[in-house]
Amino acid sequence: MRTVFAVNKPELCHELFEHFAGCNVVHLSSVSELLVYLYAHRLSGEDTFERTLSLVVHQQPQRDSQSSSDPELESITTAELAYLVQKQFPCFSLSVTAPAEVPKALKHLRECASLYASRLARVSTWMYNNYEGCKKPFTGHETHNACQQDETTPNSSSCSANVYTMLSHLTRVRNNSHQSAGLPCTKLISTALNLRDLIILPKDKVSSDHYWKLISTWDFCAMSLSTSELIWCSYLILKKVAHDANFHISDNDLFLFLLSLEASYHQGNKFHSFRHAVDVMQATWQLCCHLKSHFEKNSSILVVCVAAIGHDVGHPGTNNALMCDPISPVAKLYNKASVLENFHTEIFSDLLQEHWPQILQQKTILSDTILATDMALHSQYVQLMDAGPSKLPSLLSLILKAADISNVTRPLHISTNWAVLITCEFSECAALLKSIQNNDIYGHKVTDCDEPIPDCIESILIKYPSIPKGQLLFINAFAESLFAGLAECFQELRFLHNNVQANKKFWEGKCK
Ligand SMILES: Nc1ncnc2c1ncn2[C@@H]1O[C@@H]2COP(=O)(O)O[C@H]2[C@H]1O
Repeated sequence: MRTVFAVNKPELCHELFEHFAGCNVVHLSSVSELLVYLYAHRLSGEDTFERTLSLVVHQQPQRDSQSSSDPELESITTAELAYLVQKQFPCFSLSVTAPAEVPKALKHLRECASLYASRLARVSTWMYNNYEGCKKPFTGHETHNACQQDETTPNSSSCSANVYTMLSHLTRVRNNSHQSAGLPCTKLISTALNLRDLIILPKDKVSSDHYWKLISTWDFCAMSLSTSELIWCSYLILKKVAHDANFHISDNDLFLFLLSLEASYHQGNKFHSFRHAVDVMQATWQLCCHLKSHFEKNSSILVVCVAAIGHDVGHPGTNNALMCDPISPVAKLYNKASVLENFHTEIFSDLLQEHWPQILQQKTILSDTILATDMALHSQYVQLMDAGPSKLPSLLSLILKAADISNVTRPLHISTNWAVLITCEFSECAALLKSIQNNDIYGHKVTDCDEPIPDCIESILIKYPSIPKGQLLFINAFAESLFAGLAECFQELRFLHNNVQANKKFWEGKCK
C-alpha cells in the first residue's frame, strides 16, 4: 500500500481519485503540516517512510496566495519542496510531484515496489542499485518537472521515483558540495516550526533530571529509550559540550540537526541504527569525562561527540565485505578502501554543512575519528598503543574506536541486548550473501527478526544459543586487546577492561 500526501489542495483527491485506488491518502493543508506529520510518525515509529514508496502531491502555490502558516515556507515551489524533503529526510523514499504528474509518478512507484518488498530487497537496493537520483543537480529553484522521468524498468539505474540508494544519497551530497547555497531549508523549517514540540517524552519522565542521571552513568541503556528520548538525551549531551566549548547553536537548530540526522539512519537496521549512534556518543562523552585532564581544548570533546553521533550515518546494516563483493557503486567510488567509513564521513559532513557548519572547522578530526572505526585498521591501533606513549594514535580516534565497541563493556544485561541485535544483523548479512550466491537479491523473503528481545538473559540464550560463543570470539579477537591497551595507557579507563573481563567470564561459563 502506498501513502499519498495531498498537500495544500484537498480537492486534489476528487480530481485524481481514480489514480489513488489502493492508496492510503492523507490530506494535509500546508507544507508545515506535512513536515510535522513526517517527523511525528517517524519519531513514534508509526511509519519509518523507508519500507514503501510514498508520494507527496503538491500544488504550486498561486503568486498572491495567503497562508495561515509561515508564508515563506508555504510559498516554495514543488521542485523546492522535493529538494527540501530529500535534504531533511535523506533515507525516506518519498517522491514529490505536481498534480499533473501524478499518473506517471504512481506508475513509477508501482514499478519500483519490488525494490522494497522485504528487508533484504531494501538492503540490496540501498547498496547495489545504481540509481543516482536526478541527473541534474537541484538548486532548489527549478520548475516542478526538473526530475526527468524515464520509462525504463525499476531495477535499472533510472527509476526516478526517488528510490533511496546509497549512490543517490552520495550523488546528491556531492552535487550540493560544489554548488552555491541552494534553498535555505534549515532556516525555512526552523523559522516555521518549534521543533521541541515534536519531542514527546513519557509524562512521568519529563524532567531533565531523569535523563541527566541516565546519560551520566556507564549503565546507560539506549535500548530502553524511544526515538524521542534518544533525541532528548543527545540534545542534553550536545548542548552541554557545545556550551563548554563556546560553540553556540540554538535549541531549535540543535533539534533540527538531530531530527535530520535521525532521518539519515535506517530505523530498520538491527544494530547500526540511530540508537547505536546515540549509545556510542554517550560512551564517547563519558570516556572524555574520565580523561578530562588530557584535553587542552573543550572543542575537541565537542567534535568527537559530534563525530560519534554521526559516525555510522546512512549505514545499510551490512558491512564493508558485502559493499565490496559484489562490488557496489559506492565501493567503486572509494576503491574499496574503508567504504562505509568514507561514506559516513561525506554524508555527515554535508549534514553538518547544512545544520552546524562551525563543527567543520575541525573537519580533519571528524574524518580521522570516523575512519578510525574501520575494524580493518583495528590491529594497527592496538599495536600503536602497545608501542608506548610516543606512538600513541590520536586520543580522540582511540576514544571513538573504543566507544564504537563499548557495548561489550556495559553491564551484562545491557551488553547481552546489544549482542542480540548484532547477532540478528549478522544473520541478515548471511541471508543476503546467500541470496547473492543464488542470484535472487530482490525476490528473497528473509524473515525480519523484529521480535522483541526477551527480558532475561536465560530466555535470550535459549532463543539465540550462538551468542556466548560469538561474544567470546569477538572479545578475544578484538575487544580485550583494545581495552587492555587502553587500561595500560590510561588508568582512568581501567573500568572498561575490568567490565569486559567480567562479561568474558560469564560467556566462558556459558560455553562449557
Ligand atoms: N557485541 C558484539 N559482538 C560481535 N561483534 C560486535 C559487537 N559489537 C560490535 N561488533 C562488531 O564490531 C564492529 C565495529 O565496527 P562496525 O560498527 O562497523 O561493526 C561492528 C561489529 O561488526
